[in-house]
Amino acid sequence: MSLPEKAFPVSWDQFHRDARALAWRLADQGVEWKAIVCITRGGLVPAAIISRELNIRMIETVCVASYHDYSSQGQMEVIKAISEEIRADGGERVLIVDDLTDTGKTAAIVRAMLPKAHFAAVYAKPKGRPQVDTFVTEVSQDTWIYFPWDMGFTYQEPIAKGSRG
Ligand SMILES: O=P(O)(O)OC[C@H]1O[C@H](OP(=O)(O)OP(=O)(O)O)[C@H](O)[C@@H]1O
Ligand code: HPA
Ligand SMILES: [Mg+2]
Repeated sequence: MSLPEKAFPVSWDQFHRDARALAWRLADQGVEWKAIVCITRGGLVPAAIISRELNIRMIETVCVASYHDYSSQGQMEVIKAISEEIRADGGERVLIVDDLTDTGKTAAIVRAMLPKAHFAAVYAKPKGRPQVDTFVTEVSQDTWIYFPWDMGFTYQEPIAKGSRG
């Protein structure tokens, strides 16, 4: 397993600010979104923030499990699909929300379920960018984003001692 070269750790504060910035960008589009489809599990957190900011009360999930380490993504399994009600018109005025898009594979699978929906992610890497309609921050492909819900406080080696990131 090869580790990505750079680390991009995100605090709760920063994630909240970035998810709010995403909500502003979506608000500026002047669409009256009728539902959010959030991609579990990472999409649950920005979906909560966006639903609050844009007053979107209808929240659906699509549950996708992918099995990947830092360098590769394995098989993907759809554990729970999107309801017929939301899929009915191809996802017109539906917002798909995820925390990030990396290779774009997760986004491509969900977009295929809702071809007319708008795809929003807080962060995007270059390979996944073509799958995303609106995002806030792009990080390089060789960067790993560390989300606050995956983190705890630990000692950090000084950079000069050889830790990278
Ligand atoms: O663009 P991709 O290469 O498909 O990667 C992006 C996906 O990977 C992560 O989810 P993950 O599958 O790790 O599951 P989780 O959200 O349950 O943590 C992230 O939350 C995105 O959904
Ligand atoms: O950079 C990442 N960070 C966390 N989860 C991920 N899943 C795919 N890429 C990433
Ligand atoms: Mg995910």
